Amino acid sequence: MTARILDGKAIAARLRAGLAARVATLSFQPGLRVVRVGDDPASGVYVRNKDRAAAEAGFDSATIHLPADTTEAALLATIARLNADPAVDGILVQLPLPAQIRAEAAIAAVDPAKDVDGFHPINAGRLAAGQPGLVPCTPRGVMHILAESGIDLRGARAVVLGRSQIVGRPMAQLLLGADCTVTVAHSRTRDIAAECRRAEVLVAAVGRAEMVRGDWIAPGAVVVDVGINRLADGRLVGDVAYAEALTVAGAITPVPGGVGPMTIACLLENTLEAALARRGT
Ligand SMILES: Nc1nc(=O)c2c([nH]1)NC[C@@H]1CN(c3ccc(C(=O)N[C@@H](CCC(=O)O)C(=O)O)cc3)C=[N+]21
Repeated sequence: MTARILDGKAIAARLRAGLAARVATLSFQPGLRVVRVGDDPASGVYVRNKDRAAAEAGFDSATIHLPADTTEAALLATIARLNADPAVDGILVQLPLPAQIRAEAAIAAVDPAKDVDGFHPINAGRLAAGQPGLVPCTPRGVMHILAESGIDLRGARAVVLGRSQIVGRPMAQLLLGADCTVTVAHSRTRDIAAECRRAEVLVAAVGRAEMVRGDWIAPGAVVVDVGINRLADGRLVGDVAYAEALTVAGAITPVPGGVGPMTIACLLENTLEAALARRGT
């Protein structure tokens, strides 16, 4: 048996085409600003791909690149200017930030109505409370992949590996909202492999190359690999040992070409959503 490959790249392309068609009907261009401080390599690919995708879909997108020694006060001033700019619908502050800047301070400074990352505590709280708000892009992208692939989540045992504010926690909230029975496993979980083996839907978001082995996966399980890890030899691998998982899982997302492209498509989706909400269209 070999797993069905869930083609995030193709699903993302369809999502972006749909967004482009909607943007083309508007009397304005949704505005997105990405603020990048310094030159974290993990952010480089993302910023490039995002800029291209945004332009192709008709968004007014630009990256504001600040030097690595930017002070927290200077970054907060930049964010305040973008909050006040009526042409800006979405603001994304690239993470990680340099050590002199507190990420929480930067995240909290973004107007929740423009918080297209969905990282502001107001939006995290809305998600946890089951209220409408901006949802983090990667978990939102995962839900799209599952829906587009016809995977029935009602009553399913889902295991989320990782409890980060940007992926694990919001992922668990969304799966719970979709009627899964959700377990969040993490670095202090007593027997991670055993928890994973119980999963009908397994979402790996730990950022450790190929941590999830084939024998952690239940036969036929749906495996979503959120990890994007660069190995010393330059290869890009996920949090799941892909070749091993292929022989056991029922379906799996590849890396690259799985969740990553969905994150970018959902950033645009969030920006359009924020624009429509802000401008009362
Ligand atoms: N505020 C903030 N929000 C983020 O969402 C955010 C961030 N900061 N900092 C950096 C990480 C990283 N990230 C990626 C998204 C898509 C791909 C992506 O499209 N990857 C492709 C290609 C990868 C490649 O070819 O190198 C793929 O997986 O197929 C990669 C990485 C978003 N991040």
